[in-house]
Amino acid sequence: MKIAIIGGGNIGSSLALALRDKHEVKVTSKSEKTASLLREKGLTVSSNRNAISWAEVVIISVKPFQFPDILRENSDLFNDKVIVSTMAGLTRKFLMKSTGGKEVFRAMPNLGITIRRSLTALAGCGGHAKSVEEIFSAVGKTFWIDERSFDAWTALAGSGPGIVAELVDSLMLGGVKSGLPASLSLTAAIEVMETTVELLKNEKPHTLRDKVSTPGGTTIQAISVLEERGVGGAIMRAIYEASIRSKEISRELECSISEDTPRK
Ligand SMILES: NC(=O)C1=CN([C@@H]2O[C@H](COP(=O)(O)OP(=O)(O)OC[C@H]3O[C@@H](n4cnc5c(N)ncnc54)[C@H](OP(=O)(O)O)[C@@H]3O)[C@@H](O)[C@H]2O)C=CC1
Ligand SMILES: O=C(O)[C@@H]1CCC=N1
Repeated sequence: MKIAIIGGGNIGSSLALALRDKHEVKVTSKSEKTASLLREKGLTVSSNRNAISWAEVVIISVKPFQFPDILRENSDLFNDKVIVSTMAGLTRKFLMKSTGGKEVFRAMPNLGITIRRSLTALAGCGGHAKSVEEIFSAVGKTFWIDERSFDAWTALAGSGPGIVAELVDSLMLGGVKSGLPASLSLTAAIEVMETTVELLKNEKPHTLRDKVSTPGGTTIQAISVLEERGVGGAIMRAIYEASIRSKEISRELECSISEDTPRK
């Protein structure tokens, strides 16, 4: 397949590197600095117009607020293309209306894509669904889900690595506050995370917690503080608020795309 990747950042460059052996890939960027980094990795860099007009499949991987520029400058090129968007929030309905693409899919990967361990949700239909699945299978696991679940998925699976990184940082600081040197504390926090993930493949979270908690011991002391401070509720709320933010992004962009932006 001829694949154009519009926006060679974290997500776009990882996709390009994973796909280039089996497909023809052109990748684009806004700045010359990113373009030369992409070239150093052996990728073919081109202008948006050149890449889009050449490709069968166009993967749009710029930040949502950067999408209006892509539309303004290239809206005459999309109508015979298969469009795949990794952008948070933007719905298929909005993408179909604004690009006029032949088939429109959404993909929501996560940062695991940089080590080919993404969890990617896919939504959309059409003759190219298998090709889209093949593209994202090259960078990890794929799940076809109802598009109505995309905001929730974006919050949990998309934003998840950033949220978990915050938790690990807090564990590390807790170790330091209790007397561990910072580097040893960070190593311990990461290893604890890894071990726990392995254990959770075979048992439910509450079963694991109960096994660790000696009556009157250290673990229940820590857990009682988490309960008192409402940490569980705060994490649930954080995911929920992220899903609401995902819904808002589309509404904001629909409003901000000015009347003179060419629409299909
Ligand atoms: N990061 C993540 O964990 C996840 C991100 N996403 C979504 O994927 C999308 C990309 O995210 P991410 O890769 O992190 O973002 P980055 O900022 O890393 O990458 C965006 C890229 O788009 C390029 N770009 C911006 N404007 C243009 C333009 N007009 N023409 C061509 N290229 C342009 C930028 O170029 P330059 O470098 O030159 O500025 C940059 O390389 C976002 O919409 C995000 O919502 C989805 C799931 C997870
Ligand atoms: O923060 C964001 O908006 C994007 C979507 C999922 C991860 N990063």
